[in-house]
Amino acid sequence: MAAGRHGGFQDLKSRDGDDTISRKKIGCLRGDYDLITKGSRCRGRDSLEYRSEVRQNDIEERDEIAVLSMDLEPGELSSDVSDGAIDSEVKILEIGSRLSTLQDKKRKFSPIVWDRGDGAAIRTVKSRSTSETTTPPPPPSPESHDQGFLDADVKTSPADASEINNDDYVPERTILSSRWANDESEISGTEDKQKVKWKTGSELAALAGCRKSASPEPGEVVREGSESVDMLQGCRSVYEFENPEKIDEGTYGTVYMAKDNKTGETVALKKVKMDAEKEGFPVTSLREINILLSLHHPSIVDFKEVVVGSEIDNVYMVMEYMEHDLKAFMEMMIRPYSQSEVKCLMLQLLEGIKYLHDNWVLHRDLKTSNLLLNNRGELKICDFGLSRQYGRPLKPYTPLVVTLWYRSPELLLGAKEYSTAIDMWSLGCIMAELLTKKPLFNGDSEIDQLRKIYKILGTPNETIWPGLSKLPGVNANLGNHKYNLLREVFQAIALNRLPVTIPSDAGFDLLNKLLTYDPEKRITAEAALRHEWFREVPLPKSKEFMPTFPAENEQDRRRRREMKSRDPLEEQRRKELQRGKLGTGGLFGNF
Ligand SMILES: Nc1ncnc2c1ncn2[C@@H]1O[C@H](COP(=O)(O)OP(=O)(O)OP(=O)(O)O)[C@@H](O)[C@H]1O
Repeated sequence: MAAGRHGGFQDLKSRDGDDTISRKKIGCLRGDYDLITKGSRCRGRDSLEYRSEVRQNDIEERDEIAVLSMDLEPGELSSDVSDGAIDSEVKILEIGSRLSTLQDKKRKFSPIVWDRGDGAAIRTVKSRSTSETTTPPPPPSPESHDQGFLDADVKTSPADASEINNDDYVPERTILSSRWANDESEISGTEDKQKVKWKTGSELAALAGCRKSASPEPGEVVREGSESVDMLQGCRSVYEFENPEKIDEGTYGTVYMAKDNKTGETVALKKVKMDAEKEGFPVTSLREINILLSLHHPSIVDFKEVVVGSEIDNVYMVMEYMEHDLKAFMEMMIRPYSQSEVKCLMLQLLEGIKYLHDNWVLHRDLKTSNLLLNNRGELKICDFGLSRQYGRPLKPYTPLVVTLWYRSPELLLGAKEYSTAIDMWSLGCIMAELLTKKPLFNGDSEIDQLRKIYKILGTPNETIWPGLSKLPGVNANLGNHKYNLLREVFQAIALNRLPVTIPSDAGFDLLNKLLTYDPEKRITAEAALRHEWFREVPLPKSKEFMPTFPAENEQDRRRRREMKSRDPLEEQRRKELQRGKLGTGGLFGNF
């Protein structure tokens, strides 16, 4: 092993959390990147520019304070509108085919392993390729459980799984066989053996001290036992990765970029943050690994493997490297995204969320810093630390999920039975932020958050949201706002001469459907993907024309990290996680 390489990770290990870790630049990589994308060396942050500006100087059109309905934007897909006649259906199909490569290779079944609780039906399908996607399984309805959730042709055990999808069958990457699978399937419930359940693994369930109760939530840990040592055996060493450079430090771990010696590929390494007070492997990380192992979609960050350092508690998740997160990217932009760019990003995001929801996974922490971007215009969802599988009927989970600004009203009001609609609300907040470059509801406490929502969307009542009056936090007097002022928010920004992209009527319609109070009526990812906004001009921009920036250098990253530590949103989040216990604190606990 090269001394320098080893030295780099020794530094990383001994001074974790310290900005002064070994920072051998990966100058050659970045240099190559600059040459490829910009035709010259990076000229630093102050001279950052859009690649699309270079490519399409003459047709650039980004001022959308007033959006002309027939305007086309640079890079918009199929911009052949000379006769004004646009075959939207064809165009949207084209877009779809670019977003996912369904057409290239269709997998018949979800990669997630389910069984019916009786061990009879097991399905294992997987592929590592991010260029493949899956056709998700039909949601398990009670009726379908009775007849067996899986179609007859997929009722197969691992032994005969090779009979289906021979090409794709790689059993070691399934939840069933994963060393990282845990035994916390809230879905399974012993009361209904027929119910579809997230396949429970065995190794971690056997760990000493692993809580057997239904729902370990963020902050809980799986205690170390001899099995946890076994579980790490066979993992590659982190020293096989060269030139570690710190990217960011989140709540659950520090993220580095490094070069995989074996493949030459630049990857991201997320070091699992062990809880100093409670010994053991954090459930959040376990859940993230378990879920990421099972998911394969172009809009979800590709998880590669787990590697270990020299000590038992140095565990790293290896993922594909993405140049930016959306939050940092938008901070570098002078103007908000244009409508066609927002459509391109929202389509990718919705595809990813549809895939998650179809596979019974709630993300529970969608926000701009958890959406990664690469310089090919691709968006990928990351950070599955708070995500979890869900089932029907719904079970109570903690409402202390989702970062405050992106948290839905039902969660803010203390609902413990919630579903995919919480992610859709976050998507509404994200869509508005893409158009304005500002968070839509930037509350500094749960009450303030609700107050801000009510002020802009109007105060909800039992008529528009049946069941509202039963929520624990509903008695708070937050004023009686009669009107939806979403459009006015955009107009006010424009009146203040600040850059803003005002969407068309269809765009506002989608926004309002994502920000619908009643979770039952809130639009689903599937319906949102069919929304007319994506079919009208300006059409979604194609990924290759999306704006790009060179990856930030270390200095810029450090500056951003320093700013980040003062971010009230992060502070709020940390406080909540410290409180961390189910049902304590929160708005509904404070009344
Ligand atoms: N695969 C990746 N490639 C590049 N950067 C990444 C990658 N994964 C994460 N990051 C960066 O690290 C940051 C933190 O990662 P992540 O959100 O997974 O960690 P976390 O500890 O769960 O954070 P949070 O405090 O947001 O919950 C991201 O916002 C992003 O900037």
